Amino acid sequence: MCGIVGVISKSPVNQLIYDALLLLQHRGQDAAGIVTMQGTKCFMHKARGMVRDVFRTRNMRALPGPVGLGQVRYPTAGNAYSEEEAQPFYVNAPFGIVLVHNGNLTNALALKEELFAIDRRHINTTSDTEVLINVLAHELERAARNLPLTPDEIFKAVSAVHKRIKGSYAVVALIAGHGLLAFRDPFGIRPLVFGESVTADGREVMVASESVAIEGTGHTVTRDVAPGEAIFIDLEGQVHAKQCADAPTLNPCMFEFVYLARPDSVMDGISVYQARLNMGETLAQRVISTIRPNEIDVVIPIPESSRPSAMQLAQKLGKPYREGFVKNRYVGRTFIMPGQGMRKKSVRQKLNTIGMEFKGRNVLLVDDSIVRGTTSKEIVQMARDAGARKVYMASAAPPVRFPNVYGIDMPTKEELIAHNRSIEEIREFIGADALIYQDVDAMKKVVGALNGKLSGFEASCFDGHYVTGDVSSADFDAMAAQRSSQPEEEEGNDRTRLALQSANERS
Ligand SMILES: O=P(O)(O)OC[C@H]1O[C@H](OP(=O)(O)OP(=O)(O)O)[C@H](O)[C@@H]1O
Ligand SMILES: NC(=O)CC[C@H](N)C(=O)O
Ligand SMILES: [Mg+2]
Repeated sequence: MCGIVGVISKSPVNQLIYDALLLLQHRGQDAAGIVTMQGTKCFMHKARGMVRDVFRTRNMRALPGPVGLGQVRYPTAGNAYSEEEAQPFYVNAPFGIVLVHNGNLTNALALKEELFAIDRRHINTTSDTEVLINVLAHELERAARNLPLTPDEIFKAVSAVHKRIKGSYAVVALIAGHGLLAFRDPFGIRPLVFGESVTADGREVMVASESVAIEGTGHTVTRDVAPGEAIFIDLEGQVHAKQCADAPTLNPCMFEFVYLARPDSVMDGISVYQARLNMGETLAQRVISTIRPNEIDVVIPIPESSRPSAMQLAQKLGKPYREGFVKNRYVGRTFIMPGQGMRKKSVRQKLNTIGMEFKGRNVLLVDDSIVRGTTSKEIVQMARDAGARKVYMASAAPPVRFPNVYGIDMPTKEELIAHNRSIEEIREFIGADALIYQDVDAMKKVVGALNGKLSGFEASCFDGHYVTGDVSSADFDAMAAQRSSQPEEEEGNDRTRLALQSANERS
């Protein structure tokens, strides 16, 4: 999951896109980029780092124009440390296209060869997004008959793109001199929503990964982009929409509701906050059937994402909900960091205990998920060091046992703590006195109840079912090999250190 945004306005959009990217920062911390367009000329700035570090005043001044898009990257394909693979991507023909992408193509390697051999296009990085923009460019070239390009021709190109690319994708693209194109994969895995506002200068339309970016920048949400649908916003702010897939179904990524999205976002009609409350409620049933209530003194969340679930769980159990860990707000999210070394170090940098909440107590720690076990192992030990008598651990999501190929960076099953381990073995590994997990079906039921129109969820990392139905074992192996071949970043380059350093500089 990366964060993407695009906007068409009548006044300069550089600051607006910057603000939207800040609201989407939780979706990607590794690189950020903005492109604006004035007339038919595009201006780009992208680099590794968080939004505040990447864009200085001089960079912002060099981004003029009333149209633009931006991205915050959480690498799930290609090289996590390469500046070249930061987004947006640009191709100069046809017309000039700039593109940002959230998701992961499962056939990127095969497409890369096909693009070279048949379409005569060269891909210069290992990024799946570079493949995507070239497929779109090729199909747009084939569909374009007239000048100016018509929405119908654009939609025809998107239909052809749907037939060639596999996996998950929410895309925003700028077509120079024409407008803004946005589309979503036919399974509706990755989120995409649009909204608008009327300014003194006229109408402004924004497309983004999450509703929080639309609302937080003063717009009103119109609706989600439907799975397989494309919307084209012309330079006047007129929205044209068309279903471009043959048999679209809506299967949003369950991990968005568990962890990725901000709780104040609404995705595909489901409030992320309510989904987390519901997960806490069903988790409470599991806790009650495992641990006797009088053996729990207090419920403590592991900040940040588990808070709503932990709160609801505590209420259901009738136990006090207390803050036992304080989060250093200048350390980013550890799970979306690209290397295990960095993740491990960051848990201790990020969280510290408040001793009085632990001393002599039986504590129930609640996290939203346990993926590699990096956080829980450290946290359980920290709770013991702070004087807890018994440390129980509960996860608002079920065990993560299968790799994800749709935009969450867990490409190999071997890295997952629950892979090939029983609950008892995991409990032993993290060092807890008891370990309680959410149930997969219960989770789907209580989150699904919030929107009766869903076809289902993309929940492959929990249930091993891959909704697109077309990922071969060779595809799995190729994606895993590609990601595993990425070296860990050198200590001296550590992004956490850079983030802390720049926070210190600012204060
Ligand atoms: O088992 P693991 O591999 O450690 O992954 C799971 C943990 O990582 C995430 O926290 P993160 O620090 O990324 O973000 P948060 O502050 O939003 O909770 C998630 O909320 C869990 O705490
Ligand atoms: N998390 C994402 O959406 C990543 C997009 C793209 N696959 C990349 O790695 O840059
Ligand atoms: Mg967490």
